[in-house]
Amino acid sequence: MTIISCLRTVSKPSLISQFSKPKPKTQQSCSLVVSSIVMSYDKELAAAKKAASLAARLCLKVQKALLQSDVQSKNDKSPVTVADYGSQALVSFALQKEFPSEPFSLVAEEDSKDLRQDGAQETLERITKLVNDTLASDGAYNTSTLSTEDVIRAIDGGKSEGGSHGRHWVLDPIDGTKGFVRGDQYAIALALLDEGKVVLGVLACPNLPLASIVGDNQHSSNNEVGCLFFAQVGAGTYMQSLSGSLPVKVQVTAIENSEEASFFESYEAAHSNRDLSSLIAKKLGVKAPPVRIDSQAKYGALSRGDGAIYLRFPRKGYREKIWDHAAGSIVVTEAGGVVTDAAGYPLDFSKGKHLNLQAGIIVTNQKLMPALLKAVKESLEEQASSL
Ligand SMILES: Nc1ncnc2c1ncn2[C@@H]1O[C@H](COP(=O)(O)O)[C@@H](O)[C@H]1OP(=O)(O)O
Ligand SMILES: [Mg+2]
Repeated sequence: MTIISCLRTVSKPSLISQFSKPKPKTQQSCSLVVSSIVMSYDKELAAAKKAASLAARLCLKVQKALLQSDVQSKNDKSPVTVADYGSQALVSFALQKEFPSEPFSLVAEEDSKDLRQDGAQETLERITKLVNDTLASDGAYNTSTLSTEDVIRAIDGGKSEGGSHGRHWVLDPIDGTKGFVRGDQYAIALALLDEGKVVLGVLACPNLPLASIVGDNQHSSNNEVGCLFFAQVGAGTYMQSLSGSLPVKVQVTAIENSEEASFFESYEAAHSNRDLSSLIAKKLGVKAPPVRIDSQAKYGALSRGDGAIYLRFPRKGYREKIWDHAAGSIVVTEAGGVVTDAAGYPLDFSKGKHLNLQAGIIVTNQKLMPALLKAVKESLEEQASSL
């Protein structure tokens, strides 16, 4: 078999059967060929970790003393803060500094339109000061002071549409802005797409405890917070503290009995259908109450075995963005987990800014996925017939 046809075989969308049957021989030998040609993204990963950690430093500073004037409302009524803009400016600036001779493409959540309006000068100056102070505190990139125009340019470096060809960085500068404003969980989520596939992901979760947040371990004596999760395709997932501890390899939970599972869902009730999640949990015999936290910190927590399942069912018509799942999905899959839409298809990050999904996103380990898919299918059918 040629490498090309072999790659086609392994990249086909897969359904329930993928998780329950052993792989056919041809697919196993394929994996060997593929793994022998896997690229290394070490340099990009190091740059992404550095950029996300810097952005986390800026966000922490803002969250500690959030001013009313730091929070504004976007056209869709969702909040945006000086830290969202500052984080995006820092990451965009840092990545361009690291790879000056490569074409730069960044798909990111924010743009500078509102900052260029009359009356926004003070906010823009505050963001620029935050960015400069953060760069200076780290001594990173050996750069002179950025002007407000430099900051606008860096933010608008994130205007790419992504797609299936070439390399694209994908950034949510603050995922879970509502959690950030509340003083709760949020994440800086940065991923790299290469030819439409996520090849690395970094999640900086400044408020996530290093110890488990689920079950008995949540009462651990280690109450340090601030986690950095990172994953590269074919190389596993690691977690370290944002203060710089040695990375440890993490794995999703190995539990096989769904009755022992606990599941994550959004803190914000409007982001996911809770009635559907609770029906699914009931079918699986899950006894523990849902764990509700904001942002892709859920993917990070799952990757290290806190809980076993993540359920996300946005209202009909809501279109998920790639920056809300790219980093989180590779962090979980490289830790041995599975991330699919509600019909069991892998997420496709190659179609631009949005994901085209069937009904929602579900995440768990390989062993529990067949039962979870069955419970999701039955619950969706029941909900549809009761309308
Ligand atoms: N109505 C909605 N349904 C689902 N997700 C939403 C909705 N509105 C906003 N979001 C996204 O949910 C993310 C937070 O997820 P979580 O609920 O897991 O904390 C936010 O980044 C936000 O994306 P964005 O701000 O990019 O539009
Ligand atoms: Mg987001």
